[in-house]
Amino acid sequence: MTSSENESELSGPSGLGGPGDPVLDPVEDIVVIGTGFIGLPLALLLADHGKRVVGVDIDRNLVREINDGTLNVDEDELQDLLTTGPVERNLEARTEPTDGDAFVISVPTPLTEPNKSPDLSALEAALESIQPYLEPGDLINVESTIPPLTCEETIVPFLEAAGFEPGADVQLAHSPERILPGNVFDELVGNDRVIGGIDETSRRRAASIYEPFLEGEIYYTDLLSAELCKLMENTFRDVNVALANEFALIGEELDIDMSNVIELANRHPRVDILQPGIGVGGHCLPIDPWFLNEADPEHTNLITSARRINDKMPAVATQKIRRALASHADPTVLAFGAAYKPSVDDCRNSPAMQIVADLRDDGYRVHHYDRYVDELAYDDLPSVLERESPDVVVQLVPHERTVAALESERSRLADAGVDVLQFGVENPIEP
Ligand SMILES: NC(=O)C1=CN([C@@H]2O[C@H](COP(=O)(O)OP(=O)(O)OC[C@H]3O[C@@H](n4cnc5c(N)ncnc54)[C@H](O)[C@@H]3O)[C@@H](O)[C@H]2O)C=CC1
Ligand SMILES: CC(=O)N[C@@H]1[C@@H](OP(=O)(O)OP(=O)(O)OC[C@H]2O[C@@H](n3ccc(=O)[nH]c3=O)[C@H](O)[C@@H]2O)O[C@H](C(=O)O)[C@@H](O)[C@@H]1O
Repeated sequence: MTSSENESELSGPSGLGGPGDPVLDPVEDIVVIGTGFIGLPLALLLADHGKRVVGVDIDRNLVREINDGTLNVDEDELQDLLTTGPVERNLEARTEPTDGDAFVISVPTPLTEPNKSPDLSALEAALESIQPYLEPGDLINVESTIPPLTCEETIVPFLEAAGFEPGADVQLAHSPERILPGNVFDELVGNDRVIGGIDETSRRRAASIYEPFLEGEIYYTDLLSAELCKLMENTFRDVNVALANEFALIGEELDIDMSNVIELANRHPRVDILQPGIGVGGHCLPIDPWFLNEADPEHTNLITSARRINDKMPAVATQKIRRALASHADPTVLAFGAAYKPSVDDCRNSPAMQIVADLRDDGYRVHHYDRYVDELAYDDLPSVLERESPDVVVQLVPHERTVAALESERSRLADAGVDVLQFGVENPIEP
């Protein structure tokens, strides 16, 4: 479904698309600033659908790999897209922006540590970099996840200082990306899209970026609602994982495995408890709730408590591993899993990485592997077991193939007196 079918939900003036209205002028030349996890899939899909796309990234190696078609991406469909004819014709990667009808910004928006304030330096640098190429009639569409009021308090003043009146001579939209890492392609095409805009023209023109490939519906709103909507989605998930983790901690106190109890509770028609695990990682859930806290510290007690519960889960897992290690003299540990969740190679804020670092700080000898992470990759689990002769094997991330390979070694390991500890939440891709 496209935006036009949802027109009844549009706010603002009617009579869109009249003579001279830029709505009639869908974007064709799109400059994507930041071609990482989020920007690259979009750039590839747009190029595949005939848009002329320039992907801009400050990472020179990434730019070269995209242009050479040699980039190694996890998702099969995206990997295939990289070398299709339309993409080879329509996508160019560069380290500097250039002219375009629309600038899509998908740069990182992390936190500054230790005070957990939003770090908007990449967003500001991206805006600076496009300024020389901005012309009246252009659209700026921010996909990065941003704190409430960033459009109003950072982007609008920036554009005004550059001599533009947002809404009058340049358009401004915020269309937060909501794809699930591990299922990027399906979700980019199939998810509903929320588009906030400074005005109707901005919303409609931003929609014209997605319409060529989108099968989900488009919902239009204002800039602040779009900012909040994204943050509330991820906060909802983070708080719900924290609840599951808190239940698991209660289970430890009462010496009962809560996974069965959660399964039973989830038989209730209105209960859907998530899975407890070793903590919450990635570039999103550990960060985004803090943006709400920064905006309103007084009313975010539940949100920050949830964050703290999730943040302490790696230490809880480490403690369990230490208990298992205590029964071995000078043990060798073999740890599988470094990514922040199954089926991805992203190690940002990964609980598994923190657990391994803590064990190494304790002085344990830890050999660390992850089939998805280039620097830690291995071909074949039995050969790794043979080579490292571990006393304890720890599975930190349940990548499907790791779980299966470990399962088939289970009895041999038990016979050899090797302890096996398995942690982690299975791939949370939902049907
Ligand atoms: N990774 C994810 O699963 C999701 C991320 N998001 C949001 O999307 C945004 C981007 O996240 P990711 O794609 O994961 O980050 P990423 O780190 O994978 O990609 C960002 C890219 O931007 C580049 N970059 C940084 N500053 C730049 C600049 N001034 N000009 C040009 N390129 C620049 C970096 O070199 C990097 O390649 C963040 O706001 C994130 O919260 C939203 C939904 C899902
Ligand atoms: C609301 C929501 O589902 N947001 C998604 C989320 O992607 P992300 O990969 O971070 O989410 P995830 O799969 O829940 O994983 C986050 C972390 O939480 C852990 N996790 C997840 C589910 C669960 O039951 N228990 C659990 O411990 C995972 O192991 C992982 O460490 O954040 C993405 C983002 O904003 O970047 C967003 O686009 C995705 O749609």
